[in-house]
Amino acid sequence: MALMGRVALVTGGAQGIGRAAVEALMRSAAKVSVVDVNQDCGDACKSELDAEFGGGSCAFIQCDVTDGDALRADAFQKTADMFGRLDIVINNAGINNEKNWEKTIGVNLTSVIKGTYLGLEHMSREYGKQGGTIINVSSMAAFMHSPHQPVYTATKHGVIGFTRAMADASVLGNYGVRINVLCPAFVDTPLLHSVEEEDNMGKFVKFKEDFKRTMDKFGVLQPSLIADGMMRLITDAALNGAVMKITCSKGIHFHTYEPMSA
Ligand SMILES: NC(=O)C1=CN([C@@H]2O[C@H](COP(=O)(O)OP(=O)(O)OC[C@H]3O[C@@H](n4cnc5c(N)ncnc54)[C@H](O)[C@@H]3O)[C@@H](O)[C@H]2O)C=CC1
Ligand SMILES: CC/C=C\C[C@H](O)/C=C/C=C\C=C\C=C\C(=O)[C@@H](O)C/C=C\CCC(=O)O
Repeated sequence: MALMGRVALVTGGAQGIGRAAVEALMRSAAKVSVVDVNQDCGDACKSELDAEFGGGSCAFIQCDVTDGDALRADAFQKTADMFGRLDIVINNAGINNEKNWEKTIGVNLTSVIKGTYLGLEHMSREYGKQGGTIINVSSMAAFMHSPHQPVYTATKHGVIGFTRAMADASVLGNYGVRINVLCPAFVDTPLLHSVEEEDNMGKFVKFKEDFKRTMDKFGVLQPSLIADGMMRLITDAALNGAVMKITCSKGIHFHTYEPMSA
């Protein structure tokens, strides 16, 4: 019941890691806005959550996070209007498409930036709000670059750099918003299976056996463990600018950076 009275918004919340995060938040008594482009998945998700948690604790908002106006009006503003506040934002939506790599940048990086700025508009003291927390989802691809998905890898590097910079800005600006980044290794979701598809991988699909060997070597996680990591980032008030890594070998742990020397 740690999050009773709190309101969360999760992009890409209708399936996979986002769905696991939504369930973890609702088990902690938060109200949750599930933002997802997939209407059918979202409707099914909402029905299942209402059956498990009772009506009134979640909303599904169909929205393509790359549509900035819709993200602002349909996702963030509607959530604040429906539930009266916003406390937690998880910028989770992501795709793997090396053919339409511009779209990958749009979903995985540009929309995370927009979602972070919109979250601050609804939570930051600079806007007269009460504070809150933001989680941006990167990947272990930012630590072990993947020749199979170069643009995906670039976006995940960008999410870490942006998030760490914004965490420092939040301190300097006294925003009252903690901003952290989460880097899972391979997780058993539909996204992971897209690496088999030429439509997603383009010319890099010929490397899929190498990719699968890497997956076999490092193992595949369950979405529920990623949700556990997210709940840690949400509930541990000491964490701001943290880079959480989740792997089969080390579980939930944090990346540490060498201090910058003059
Ligand atoms: N599955 C994995 O092995 C890993 C995934 N991640 C990251 O975790 C996040 C979630 O991935 P998964 O749950 O695995 O994927 P998934 O494909 O299972 O779920 C992603 C959800 O995001 C939604 N989505 C996609 N594009 C969207 C858009 N433009 N607007 C709104 N919603 C959109 C999809 O409809 C789907 O419901 C992504 O950022 C991904 O890069 C990071 C490391 C490992
Ligand atoms: C379409 C989705 C495809 C991939 C999903 C994901 O985003 C990509 C992951 C790419 C690489 C994953 C690497 C996993 C590494 C490990 O599990 C580590 O155990 C490797 C060893 C050391 C890393 C250092 C550390 O854990 O601190």
